[in-house]
Amino acid sequence: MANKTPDIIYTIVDEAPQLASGSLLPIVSAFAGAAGLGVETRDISLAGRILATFPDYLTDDQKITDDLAELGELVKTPEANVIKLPNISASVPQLTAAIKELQAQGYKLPDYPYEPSTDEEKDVRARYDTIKGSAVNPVLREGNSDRRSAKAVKNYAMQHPHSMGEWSKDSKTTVASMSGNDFFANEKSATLSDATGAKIVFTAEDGTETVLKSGLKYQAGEIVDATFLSAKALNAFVKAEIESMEPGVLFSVHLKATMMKVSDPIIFGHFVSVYLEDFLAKHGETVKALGFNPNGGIGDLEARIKGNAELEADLKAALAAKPPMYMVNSDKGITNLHVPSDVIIDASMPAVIRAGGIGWGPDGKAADTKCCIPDNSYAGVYDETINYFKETGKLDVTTCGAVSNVGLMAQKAEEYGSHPTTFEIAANGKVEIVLDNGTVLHSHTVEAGDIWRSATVKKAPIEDWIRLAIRRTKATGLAAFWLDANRAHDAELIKYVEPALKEAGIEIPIMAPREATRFTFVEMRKGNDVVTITGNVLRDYLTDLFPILELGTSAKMLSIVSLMQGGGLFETGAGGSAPKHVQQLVEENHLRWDSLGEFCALGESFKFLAEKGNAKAGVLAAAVEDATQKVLEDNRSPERKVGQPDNRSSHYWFARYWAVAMAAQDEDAELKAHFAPIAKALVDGEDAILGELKAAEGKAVDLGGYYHADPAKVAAVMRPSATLNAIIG
Ligand SMILES: NC(=O)C1=CN([C@@H]2O[C@H](COP(=O)(O)OP(=O)(O)OC[C@H]3O[C@@H](n4cnc5c(N)ncnc54)[C@H](OP(=O)(O)O)[C@@H]3O)[C@@H](O)[C@H]2O)C=CC1
Ligand SMILES: O=C(O)CCC(=O)C(=O)O
Ligand SMILES: [Mg+2]
Repeated sequence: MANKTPDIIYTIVDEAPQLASGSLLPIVSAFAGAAGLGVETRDISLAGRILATFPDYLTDDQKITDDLAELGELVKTPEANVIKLPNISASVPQLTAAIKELQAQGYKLPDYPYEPSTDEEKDVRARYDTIKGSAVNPVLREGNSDRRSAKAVKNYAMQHPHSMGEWSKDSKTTVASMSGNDFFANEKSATLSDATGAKIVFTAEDGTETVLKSGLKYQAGEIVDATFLSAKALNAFVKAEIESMEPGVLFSVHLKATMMKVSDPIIFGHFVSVYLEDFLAKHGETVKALGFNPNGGIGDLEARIKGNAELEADLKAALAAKPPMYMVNSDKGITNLHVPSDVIIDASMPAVIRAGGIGWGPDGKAADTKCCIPDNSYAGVYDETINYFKETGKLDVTTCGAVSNVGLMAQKAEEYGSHPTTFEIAANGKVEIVLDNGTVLHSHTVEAGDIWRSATVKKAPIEDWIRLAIRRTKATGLAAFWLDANRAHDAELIKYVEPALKEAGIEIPIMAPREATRFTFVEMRKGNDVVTITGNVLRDYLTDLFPILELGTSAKMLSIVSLMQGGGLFETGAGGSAPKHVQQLVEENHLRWDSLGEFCALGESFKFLAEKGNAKAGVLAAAVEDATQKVLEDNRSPERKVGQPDNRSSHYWFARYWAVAMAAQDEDAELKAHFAPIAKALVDGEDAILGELKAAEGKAVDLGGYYHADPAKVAAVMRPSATLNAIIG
């Protein structure tokens, strides 16, 4: 093991961003190396996490280190300087697909046990469950979130407005949420004055107690919530919403089955069960015997009944009898209810809103859409956004202000840290959080099937978040805390916010999410920049919503995580790993992934080293910033279609502008001399390089795997220019 923390750690991830790294990382390593800076990689990909978790099933040469565990420790040190690309937060269908691929590559991994019965199966299942869902981000995010667009990015978007759908006043697009008995309505919250241990206990109606979780440790000042969503109320809601569909409107549900890996797949499963109720009434037992679980979606059902003509025909008829669904891919018949991780609310709702309240139906045609977001905690944000656009028409991106976010995220804050304390309740009874001294902190009467959860947030992250919010508000002007005084959890947070603002002598309004949504749109439309100061879930939602409307994508966001112990974690963009882009690369060797997020993160990472006293890193940082700006100004970003510029050519331009800026600066003579011939070669080689990159496009390629691609094959595909490769060396 290396004894010095690497200057920069670049993460190995999945899907499109990992392909992009095949081309970009050699450039980054070479340029940083010229300044004596070491760039090392650490593997946090889904396949990497699986392999690192099952060493006992692997041969010695198949074993790999547990990089996520190492990084989880590193981010708690002041030396951490990590560039984090988006990784898959795996749903069960993604996890099982990755396991299958690895098994086919010769890794003797156990299958994912859906219904574990033996001790070994239970152990395997528990280990896989640690890999599932948001297993990476909460571990690395040891700081709060600061996401905004760089000035150059915002200016570019204003000068080159992306397409936006028209909003009509009589659009039938709506958000539908439960009328009560959801997480929002049932929430209880308390701030603990002293540190204590605790357990979560379920007591059935006959008095039998089951400890759902023991060994909880709360800190002094920690806010502890508990709440539940009624399964009965959820099912009644889904049924009523399906039955009340207007003709011509598409049905959809928007959840976060990845981050909320325990609760949201179950909620998704209820939607699947109700939508397919006629089919399941007839064939429920048969498909259960085939291993079907509604939480896996209609895609899983189709795979299990493949070849059974009766079941296939009945499923087709059952789907046709229901209102048409919003489609993930109408060409391939992939519906909203096919895979729990295909429709992820933070990206899916902004896509509908940007398009003018439009989704795509089974006939491949655009239509208004009913968007079910069962829980009311945050649904109002989208409802209000839709109301606002119906009233005022689409946004003018050439004049609107920039909306940035300061998000409470550190140390598994709020709902996104709640999966170890979320339970699907087995029987009627009550769930209680019992402190070590016997005090019952929260108690709820529940019924079988209800989803109960506890979320917490610690004092130090809250205080850090408020400080960051004040700093960003001072730098920006307008801001609001998105907190609802009538929600139990938010009311506890407000007890921290109000005195801190008073002490700092600054006034920042506190508004409930719906009101804050309206405030932000009204102000941004006037051209004002606004900071949204939010909890963890709204951090996630808003950093896709506003950038997708303002910039056309959240991929170009600057996403800084100031680690609480002084290190830096620089995330690339605010979006995910764009699975659709991989499909396009494989089919026609065109990668439309935009690495602007990587460029922004890279600049910040060098800046971080410069602030620690490394002057050469400061020179690299300034040149990266210059290059990023030129990529935008000269329109060197990837385009969508084969034959057009793609990710690889954008990297060539980035490298060239970066080298030219390094050769032009006079702060460091050694670097100037080093980069002068590189810059010249990149400029002189333009025709040859772009020609070689373009010549490679148009044919299908083999990456040697989807989740666990062959790095040599990826390198061959992503670095097809011999001229460029020779210069980068
Ligand atoms: N930080 C993280 O680690 C995150 C990880 N994820 C993970 O990512 C996966 C996919 O999530 P999903 O919700 O579909 O969201 P994505 O952000 O991956 O995809 C939504 C769409 O956004 C566009 N897009 C996103 N990034 C880029 C980019 N750099 N360049 C160009 N276009 C881009 C693409 O549009 P188009 O197809 O029109 O080109 C894409 O299809 C999931 O496995 C999820 O768990 C999600 C969010 C954050
Ligand atoms: O970890 C994830 O699955 C998603 C994270 C995310 O969407 C975000 O941070 O914006
Ligand atoms: Mg997000």
